[in-house]
Amino acid sequence: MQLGELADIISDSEVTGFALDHRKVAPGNIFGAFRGSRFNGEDFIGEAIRRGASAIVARPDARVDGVPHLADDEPRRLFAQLAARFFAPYPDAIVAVTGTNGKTSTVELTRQLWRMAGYRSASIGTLGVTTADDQVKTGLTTPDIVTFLSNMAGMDRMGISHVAYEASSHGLDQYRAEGVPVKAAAFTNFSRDHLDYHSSMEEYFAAKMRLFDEVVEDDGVAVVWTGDARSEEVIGHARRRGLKLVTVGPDGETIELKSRTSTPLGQALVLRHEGKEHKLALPLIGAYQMNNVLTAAGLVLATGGDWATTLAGMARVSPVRGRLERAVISHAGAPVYVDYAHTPDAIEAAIAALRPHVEGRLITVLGAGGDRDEGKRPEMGAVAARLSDIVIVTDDNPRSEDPAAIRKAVLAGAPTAIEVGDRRAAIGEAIAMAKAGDIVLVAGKGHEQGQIIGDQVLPFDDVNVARECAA
Ligand SMILES: CC(=O)N[C@H]1[C@@H](OP(=O)(O)OP(=O)(O)OC[C@H]2O[C@@H](n3ccc(=O)[nH]c3=O)[C@H](O)[C@@H]2O)O[C@H](CO)[C@@H](O)[C@@H]1O[C@H](C)C(=O)N[C@@H](C)C(=O)N[C@H](CCC(=O)O)C(=O)O
Ligand SMILES: Nc1ncnc2c1ncn2[C@@H]1O[C@H](COP(=O)(O)OP(=O)(O)OP(=O)(O)O)[C@@H](O)[C@H]1O
Ligand SMILES: N[C@H](CCC[C@H](N)C(=O)O)C(=O)O
Ligand SMILES: [Mg+2]
Repeated sequence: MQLGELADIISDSEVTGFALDHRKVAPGNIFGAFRGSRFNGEDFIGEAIRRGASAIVARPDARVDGVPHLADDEPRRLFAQLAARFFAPYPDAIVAVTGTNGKTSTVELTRQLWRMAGYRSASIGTLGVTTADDQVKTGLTTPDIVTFLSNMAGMDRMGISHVAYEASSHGLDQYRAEGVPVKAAAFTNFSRDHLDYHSSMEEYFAAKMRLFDEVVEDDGVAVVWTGDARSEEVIGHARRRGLKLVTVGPDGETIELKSRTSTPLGQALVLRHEGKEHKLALPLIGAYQMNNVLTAAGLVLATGGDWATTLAGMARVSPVRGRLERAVISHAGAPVYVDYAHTPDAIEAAIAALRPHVEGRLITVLGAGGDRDEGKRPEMGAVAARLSDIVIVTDDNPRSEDPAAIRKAVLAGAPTAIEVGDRRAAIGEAIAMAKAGDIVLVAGKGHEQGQIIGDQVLPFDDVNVARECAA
């Protein structure tokens, strides 16, 4: 494709692709020079041109000599728009999910519901790129924009017509979750996280609202879970944009939740849709999983799915990896659950999910990630302490920080907790103390396959470790 066909300039230079890192520039690539948290990409413009870059996308003030300078005050946005034109076409039915918690679960459940309805579907998010046949990790929840768009285009070539992706606040803020035609955008919930990156809760919320204000198509649909304190505000954003609304939840107009009862293997729901009541035996435990299933169903309806098929699909969904996953039952008879809860709200949701199933004590093992929001640590400790019978504070990806200092911050909210730094030992201790009727919750890592200590990623899987400890 020629540069003049992509950008608003006269040029017949051949564009061969897009690069974000100057070390990956191949001849003919357009290089995006962005100011980031660690580097200023503008420092690498000269080197990118020496490597054969055909044009540079950068702020108007950046210095570019010898090749076209595609200037914009928001260079990441312009880069996303140009790359989107280059990689097109994309699957027909693309939807995006934002929210503090529940994005991964909702995109995965949406993918499952579409598949059960006979569509070739995929999801992109924390678990990687998931199709019916395969799962490939990308390393980030929202991959970089080049990986994102090229994967979307690749899926279209494979014949995948329906894709659900997670739009994290980082991804939205950095314009790495857009460019494709987004038919529907969903909101799961909003609570504290990532205040290391966003300067306030309002800024964090605003980053998420870009999905409804700008990213979803003009005639798109907003799917809103109504049970959150911020749901009405999200509906306000959708209305101002003129989006169609699909609301699900306790006050949902599209799918109204009339009642919910925990059952040993899941939950019995009564739902109201188009004036009629329907019973659903959902095979997943925990109110939060129901929220995500209903939001996923909203997305399916928003992209043309029919109610009867969607309802039948909901009764058959499979668990999402690392979300209330039952790893093992100990010799004493105590089930051990692994859950990706890593915010105060998520810990509350995970414990609330397990409580109805606890006859004895709930033993919670948790830590908090290094190089992430420090303020959430005591809050996570406090929620765990308030709602559990026993808390063990351990390590969860200390990254560049001193693990003992992170534990101390969590313990500040949970003063009576037991401290066991080594995560394997902590899980072992929880399982050893659990008696029949107790439940162990191992929170924070879910599906993760490693413990990040300094620059090293040591193999670690909560589910496997729990099984070994219980063996
Ligand atoms: C803080 C943050 O989000 N950083 C992301 C961001 O990096 P950045 O733009 O700040 O990069 P930088 O390293 O400062 O470099 C600036 C620019 O110079 C370029 N560069 C840099 C060095 C060099 O030698 N040559 C060069 O060209 C870089 O490619 C970049 O374009 O853009 C990069 C590419 O798109 C991401 O890989 C990187 O994610 C880092 C690794 C990260 O850890 N991100 C996490 C916090 C994150 O985004 N998490 C959310 C999940 C949140 C959730 O689900 O709860 C996610 O969406 O994954
Ligand atoms: N709808 C929800 N409401 C409250 N808590 C939830 C909800 N969905 C999930 N959680 C909690 O959050 C954890 C992470 O869920 P999930 O991976 O689906 O969220 P996410 O938004 O993708 O997270 P991340 O931002 O890390 O990618 C779950 O293990 C659970 O503890
Ligand atoms: N997407 C989240 C994952 C956190 C998971 C937890 N195990 C941690 O390391 O804090 C983040 O990067 O903040
Ligand atoms: Mg996720």
